[in-house]
Amino acid sequence: MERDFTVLFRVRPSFLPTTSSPPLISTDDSQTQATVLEPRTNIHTSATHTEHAFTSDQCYLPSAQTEDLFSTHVEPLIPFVLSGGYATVLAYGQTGSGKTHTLSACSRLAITSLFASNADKCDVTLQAIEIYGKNKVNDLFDASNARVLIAENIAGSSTFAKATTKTVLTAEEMLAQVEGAWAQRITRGTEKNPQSSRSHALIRIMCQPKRDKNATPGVLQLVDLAGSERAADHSPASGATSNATRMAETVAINTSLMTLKSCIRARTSPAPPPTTGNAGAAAPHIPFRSSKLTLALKEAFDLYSRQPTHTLFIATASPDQVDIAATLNTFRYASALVSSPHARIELQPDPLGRNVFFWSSARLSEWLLKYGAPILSSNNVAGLVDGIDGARFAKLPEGDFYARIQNASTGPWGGKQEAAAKELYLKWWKLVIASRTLSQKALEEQWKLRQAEKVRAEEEETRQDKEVQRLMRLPGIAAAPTTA
Ligand SMILES: Nc1ncnc2c1ncn2[C@@H]1O[C@H](COP(=O)(O)OP(=O)(O)OP(=O)(O)O)[C@@H](O)[C@H]1O
Repeated sequence: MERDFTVLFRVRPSFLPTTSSPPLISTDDSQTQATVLEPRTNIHTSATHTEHAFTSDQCYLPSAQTEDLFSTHVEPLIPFVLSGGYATVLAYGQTGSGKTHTLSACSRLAITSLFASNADKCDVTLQAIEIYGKNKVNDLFDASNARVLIAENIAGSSTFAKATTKTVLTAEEMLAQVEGAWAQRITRGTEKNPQSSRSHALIRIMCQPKRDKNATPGVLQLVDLAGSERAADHSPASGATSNATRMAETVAINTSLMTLKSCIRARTSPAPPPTTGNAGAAAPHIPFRSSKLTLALKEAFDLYSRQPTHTLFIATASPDQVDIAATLNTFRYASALVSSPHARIELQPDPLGRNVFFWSSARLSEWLLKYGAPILSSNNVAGLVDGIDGARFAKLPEGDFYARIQNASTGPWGGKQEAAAKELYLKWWKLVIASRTLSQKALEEQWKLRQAEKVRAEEEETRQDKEVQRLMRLPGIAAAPTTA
């Protein structure tokens, strides 16, 4: 089972006049293990260090270039997105640790690479939002738009409903839009960073293949989180910003980051030990609905996959002694995603064909014909469905559903037809809801099968171990000399 997270550590250069020697953060030859030295003072006042080891997929020390990180880890995501995958590139770390620095450079390079890689075969659209304070969502393309809603659609995908969606045709156009969006973010000067981001910014680039309007669009989501911070990281407030506002911002940032950590814990904490008795235990609950931030990141953390998904988790850190506690915390969470994530479960089609999210447009037409009489007939149902499959049809808002029926209808249209359309919609809606339940049950079943498979594998291993031990105890074997 392939891991759907890649975890990078990135340590920024120090800006202090004197730096620790040897450096407090180092990496091994493979550049995957990071060693962090936590200074400790013992009672004889001579300084010692406690050594902490963390695993990543690659650890970038201060001399590393963003271009290297990009070409090794971000660029390979572009073909994945253009072929329908959902990629999230997320920067996580303490305030002032280099999230915006890394992410904004990566997004510029990613946009250029996207358009150099046949993005013109797709309709490319773009949304940009920020999550500020407890629950406020701002549209970074339209400051006056207060209606943006982070929500799940009927198919269970996270959406930025009512956010401005820009269509872009060229890399230059998109670079200008993205730069403009980053510039709209709420930032303030703090003790750690003269331009500290006070919100979580998310940019979604959606690539819909032109040749197949029914295909699920590929998504590249760029996420620059606000940094975790301590009260001591504030500089005294100036101008219109009061200390109370600063403190409220800090609390909101840390609270939403805690919900993210809960999702990481749920994705990585060990499942109950696989024994025959608990093979049927429920799948871990990933609490992505507990905040707007984690709901926006649903595709990155959810255990159940509706499309191929990959998340690049860039954990940024400062190399300085004063920041060691934050660095340890950042690396601890990030490395859990390397060492022990539960593999994602992919939804398999329902063998009985009851799940509308797997229906072809032909199967959908069949159902509409069966229940849509007298407003629908074999003459107009094709116009109504228009090549759309069950999953896409299920996402149609109610108004669009009626409009399609009315447009496709060739006979008279009045109160009787409207009532019939309403009845058909209700029937369809019940089926969609039942299909969601079926999907959820099927995913739970798959989880249980996987657990049962683990139990079987463990039992077989134990049996083989016991057999080897039994053979080793046989008289001739136990006494035989061992050869090199
Ligand atoms: N790898 C790097 N090389 C050189 N300078 C860097 C690097 N990473 C960060 N910096 C610099 O460090 C400062 C803080 O970085 P940045 O604003 O990206 O931090 P941040 O983690 O986004 O902070 P916040 O959470 O407060 O918004 C900036 O001046 C940035 O240019």
